[in-house]
Amino acid sequence: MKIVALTISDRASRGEYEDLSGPAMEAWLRKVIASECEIVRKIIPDGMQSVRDALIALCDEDGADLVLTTGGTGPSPRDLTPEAMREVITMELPGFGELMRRVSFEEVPTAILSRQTAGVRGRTLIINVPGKPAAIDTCLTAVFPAVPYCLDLIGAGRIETRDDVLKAFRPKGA
Ligand SMILES: Nc1ncnc2c1ncn2[C@@H]1O[C@H](COP(=O)(O)OP(=O)(O)OP(=O)(O)O)[C@@H](O)[C@H]1O
Ligand SMILES: Nc1nc2c(c(=O)[nH]1)N[C@H]1C(S)=C(S)[C@@H](COP(=O)(O)O)O[C@H]1N2
Repeated sequence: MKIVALTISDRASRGEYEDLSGPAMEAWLRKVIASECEIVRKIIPDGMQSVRDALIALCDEDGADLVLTTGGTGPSPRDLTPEAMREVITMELPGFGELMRRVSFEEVPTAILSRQTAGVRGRTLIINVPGKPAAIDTCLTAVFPAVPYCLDLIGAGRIETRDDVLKAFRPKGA
């Protein structure tokens, strides 16, 4: 199983500030996943071409099973992650974005500014998470319980989670 944490940020890709979200995603995954997995991090700038090319390469050449993007889902002109992803996926899974916005709204009213979503390209599941490091835990905790079954359905293989840890993360009332 190959998982990619893809940070999409102009400033982080230029080194203007340290990428905290990519490492936060990697740490979160290592805590929750029990199977042997390769987890790699990449940083790219915002933009249609940049995101589209990166996602196609990760899915079609690098054989990623799961790509978690962070950043570029907001209303700023350069925030084009969802639009670029829609050009490369074969089907969208809007439930991921709906749930992430819902649980995020309990923490920050600006959660509704994220156009985050998810989709499938071949046998790769791609999920958008907002760029703020604080968004990683909230969003992944909410949607990750659906990820193993989704990966199985699209033929990406099996992934085991540390259910005790995942349960501990489960949102209130879930
Ligand atoms: N990957 C990241 N690492 C650390 N901080 C981040 C990251 N992404 C966002 N932030 C924080 O959230 C703030 C605003 O989020 P925003 O998504 O606009 O950042 P960004 O996508 O890196 O911006 P840009 O792409 O214009 O450089 C940033 O100023 C930064 O403080
Ligand atoms: N859980 C969570 N969701 C969040 C946020 C956050 O801090 N935590 N930030 C919001 C804000 S301020 C913005 S602008 C949008 C989009 O952020 P992005 O452009 O970094 O993807 O995510 C929103 N969703």
